[in-house]
Amino acid sequence: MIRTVPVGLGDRAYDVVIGTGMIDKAGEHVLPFLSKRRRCAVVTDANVGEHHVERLSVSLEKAGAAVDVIVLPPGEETKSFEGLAHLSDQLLALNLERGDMIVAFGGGVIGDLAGFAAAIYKRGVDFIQIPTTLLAQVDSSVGGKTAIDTPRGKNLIGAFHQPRLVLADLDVLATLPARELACGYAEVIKYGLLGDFEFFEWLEKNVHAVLERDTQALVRAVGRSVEMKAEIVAEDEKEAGRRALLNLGHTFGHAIEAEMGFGDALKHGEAVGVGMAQAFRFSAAQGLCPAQDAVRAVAAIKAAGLPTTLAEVRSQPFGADALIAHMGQDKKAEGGALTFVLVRRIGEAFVAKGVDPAPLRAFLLTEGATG
Ligand SMILES: NC(=O)c1ccc[n+]([C@@H]2O[C@H](COP(=O)([O-])OP(=O)(O)OC[C@H]3O[C@@H](n4cnc5c(N)ncnc54)[C@H](O)[C@@H]3O)[C@@H](O)[C@H]2O)c1
Ligand SMILES: O=C(O)C(=O)C[C@@H](O)[C@H](O)[C@H](O)COP(=O)(O)O
Ligand SMILES: [Zn+2]
Repeated sequence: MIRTVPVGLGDRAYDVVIGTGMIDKAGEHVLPFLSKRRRCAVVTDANVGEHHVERLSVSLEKAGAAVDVIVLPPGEETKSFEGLAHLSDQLLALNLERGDMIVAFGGGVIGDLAGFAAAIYKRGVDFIQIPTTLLAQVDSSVGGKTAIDTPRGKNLIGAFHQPRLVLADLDVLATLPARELACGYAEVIKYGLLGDFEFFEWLEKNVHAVLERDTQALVRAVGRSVEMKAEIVAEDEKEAGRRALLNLGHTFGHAIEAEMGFGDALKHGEAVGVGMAQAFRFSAAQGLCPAQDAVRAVAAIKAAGLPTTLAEVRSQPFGADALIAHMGQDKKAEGGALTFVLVRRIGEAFVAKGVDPAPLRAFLLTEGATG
């Protein structure tokens, strides 16, 4: 089974190829994008390396590519200035040239970091995404947002740099820990919540099939997610407007991640689970969305085993002002005012600019944050 979703970006257009058995066929897919000397650097992490990188290297080499593999430590800590310096140095040590290819083979951490390194290495080289987590297959490998975190916030240093190709092999999800699968599910249900009620209803019924890695369920979940993201990115590549909808739950979520210090204690998908629940509850509290939609959305997030409240993240309460200070660093902020993605109902999100911090602060106190 192979499904191809095009991302229509003119001279930077590319395909997202979703299927099974893709790693063994990667060479055939990647070859047309390599320059004459057919050289590529595969960037991966130790977990993905252990399970899958040998097969990828064999497939690329069979197709005639010269392959070097760079293995980085797993975890969000790698998506940092230190991680970027280390990766850049490794690429330079290989004497990778401008015409060579970087292959990001891993989850969102590897995709965001290797993509950013590709954007700035020798002022820009091409890269290909081969995402290995559900989260990366449905979200981070598509759309060209690349970045690193800093202690001041999430993805604050980065670039838009589109991949030349995305290859999503559903088979590699077999080795993904259950916690990571749930993280990916947060970004899957995000698409239903922000713009497709029918998909949301299907997910309500099929959450366990997706989490049990049923192939047919994964095909639909990944396919619909990528289709929605590709359509939005093609219309608004650099987030001048509608692309901000893909940030549902992220202004809340990124602030919580920053307070938690970007480590294993809270993963991005989990922060997005809490953040989307808060976006629904805040919208309901502001009279923008029916209360029963907030209850239903939160129940659907919870059904995947994701957290939906601050108390589930940390027993020590978060400070409301500290969270709001992080929100001020959000890339959607304009003229010092906060922008949020809020909801009118399940399946209809909108961008709310100039959100007043006073009701937001009051809301965070009702969520258990301290004053
Ligand atoms: N660029 C974007 O548009 C975008 C979108 C969403 C998220 N993100 C970013 O993505 C990151 C989160 O990505 P993630 O959730 O994929 O985390 P991740 O990259 O840290 O991967 C999660 C864990 O799973 C392991 N792993 C990956 N694939 C595996 C496999 N097939 N089998 C076994 N283990 C495997 C990794 O080693 C890691 O320990 C965050 O930094 C987030 O900000 C970016
Ligand atoms: O692709 C997008 O646009 C998104 O917002 C997708 C998000 O899931 C993702 O976490 C993204 O990295 C957040 O972007 P940021 O601009 O808020 O850092
Ligand atoms: Zn996200």
